[in-house]
Amino acid sequence: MKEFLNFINGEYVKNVSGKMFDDINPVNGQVIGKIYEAGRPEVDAAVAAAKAALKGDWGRISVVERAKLLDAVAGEINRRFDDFLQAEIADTGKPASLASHIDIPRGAANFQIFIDTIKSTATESFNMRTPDGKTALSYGVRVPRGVIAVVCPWNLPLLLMTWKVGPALACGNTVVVKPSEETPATATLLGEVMNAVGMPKGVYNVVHGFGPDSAGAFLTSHPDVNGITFTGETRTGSAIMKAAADGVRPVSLEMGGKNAAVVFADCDFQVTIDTLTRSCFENAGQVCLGTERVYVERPIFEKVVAALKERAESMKPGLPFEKDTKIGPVISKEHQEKVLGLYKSAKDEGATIVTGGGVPDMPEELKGGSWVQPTIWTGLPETATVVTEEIFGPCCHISPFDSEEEVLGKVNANRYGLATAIFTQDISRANRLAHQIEVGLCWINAWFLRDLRTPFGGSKQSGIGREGGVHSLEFYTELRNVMVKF
Ligand SMILES: NC(=O)c1ccc[n+]([C@@H]2O[C@H](COP(=O)([O-])OP(=O)(O)OC[C@H]3O[C@@H](n4cnc5c(N)ncnc54)[C@H](O)[C@@H]3O)[C@@H](O)[C@H]2O)c1
Ligand SMILES: O=C/C=C/C=C(\O)C(=O)O
Repeated sequence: MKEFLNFINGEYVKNVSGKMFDDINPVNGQVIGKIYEAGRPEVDAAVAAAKAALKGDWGRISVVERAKLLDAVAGEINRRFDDFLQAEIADTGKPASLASHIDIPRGAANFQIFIDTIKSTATESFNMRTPDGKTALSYGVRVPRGVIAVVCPWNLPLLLMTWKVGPALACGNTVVVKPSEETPATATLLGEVMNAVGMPKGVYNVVHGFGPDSAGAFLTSHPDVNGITFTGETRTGSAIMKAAADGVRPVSLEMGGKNAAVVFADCDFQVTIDTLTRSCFENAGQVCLGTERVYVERPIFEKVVAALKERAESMKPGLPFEKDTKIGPVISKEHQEKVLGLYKSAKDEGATIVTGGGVPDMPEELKGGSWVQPTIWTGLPETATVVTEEIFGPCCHISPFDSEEEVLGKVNANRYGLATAIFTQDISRANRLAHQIEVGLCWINAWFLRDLRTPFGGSKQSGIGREGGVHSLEFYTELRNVMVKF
């Protein structure tokens, strides 16, 4: 039975309490590991190690030396690609075809992009004449914020953790990572990488556990934490904001979404269906950017429903490393019950079930897994539960629209504002809509296509702040102004 230890000050440690919890494989519901829950002693030790590291070699080396270390981290992740692939899949059950193209490659890319950013981003300077006829020069200096708490979700564990650890370390901070209780493996494995490249002890730390009354809450309320970056549910983000308020620490929040796709009759139909199949069902719908509301211009509504139905029914569930597996389970029995409960609410509220709505018939040895069917509904009002609330499963509601004004009103009438995908050949119309839709991210004839230099984040209840390229420097550094008179 694999054991997942906390990683503190460059060493793997268990805990004082002896408390452990199960790591479960969602493919078959089997316990595949034991995780040592970090209590206050472990969280205190991790924060202390991170704080001490700031004053050690890590705080003294140059940007170029820091960049070399992070480049070595990226290289070691790539060298141990298969180890990270196996670890991520054991925790999530996602298809190997998905993890090997999305999750693991971004593990290294999330370090590389910020190495480039810190080496190429200048700070501003201003010259002024002083009243007494002399000159004054002002210039900006970016300094690390300090100890950063990194609290992560379970849907893209390595990708989303390194999306924060990469810039945090590139900017000279130290981190204490709290992975999701569902997915301890890749954050734990990254500790081996840090030691292998000679990262100073205490720069990267990992504490395992839950949220309230556990490692998550102990970490985000710790007085020596200087900033908190969080990805997860909106209600959790709200709780973390409250914790951050004591001690007045900044937060960067990437949270829930109820993302729409808008499909016009003039769209490239094949591109649209290919893309919507990904945005609705990829990662078993467990992508914050995923589409759960599809609005289709009436002339092609039936055609889109039929095409997506066919795609949904072609997504074969199965073992992660089987080549014909197109979709995995959701992360846990608890999440399966949540998704199936929302499937039931759609039925109870009068939805037409185009396909799915339940649990796929799996082989005996997989029946213990947390499987749900890719599901499509039509016929519900905009007020229906599955049209307004985030499900975070492989499902979508499709409805027709007749005008830009109508669909714009429907898309914006939601408390979330994370992402939208617009499909049309009329680029003026696409950009006109993109400027009016209240989200942080808008794709036109694409989805989840990422340029890591761009700002990433949500509006309304989907987030606070932007991360990506130079935008991450705003959170992971403080900008000090120095003025010299001569
Ligand atoms: N906007 C984005 O970029 C993005 C990306 C991925 C997932 N998400 C969202 O995340 C959710 C799914 O992930 P999840 O179920 O892991 O989210 P979650 O909010 O349940 O948990 C996220 C992390 O927060 C920790 N946590 C929970 N309560 C806490 C507390 N009170 N204090 C400190 N830490 C606490 C958890 O242990 C976990 O590590 C979905 O809502 C999805 O939309 C958003
Ligand atoms: O599930 C949410 C996905 C978030 C993706 C990113 O943060 C990214 O691509 O950097």
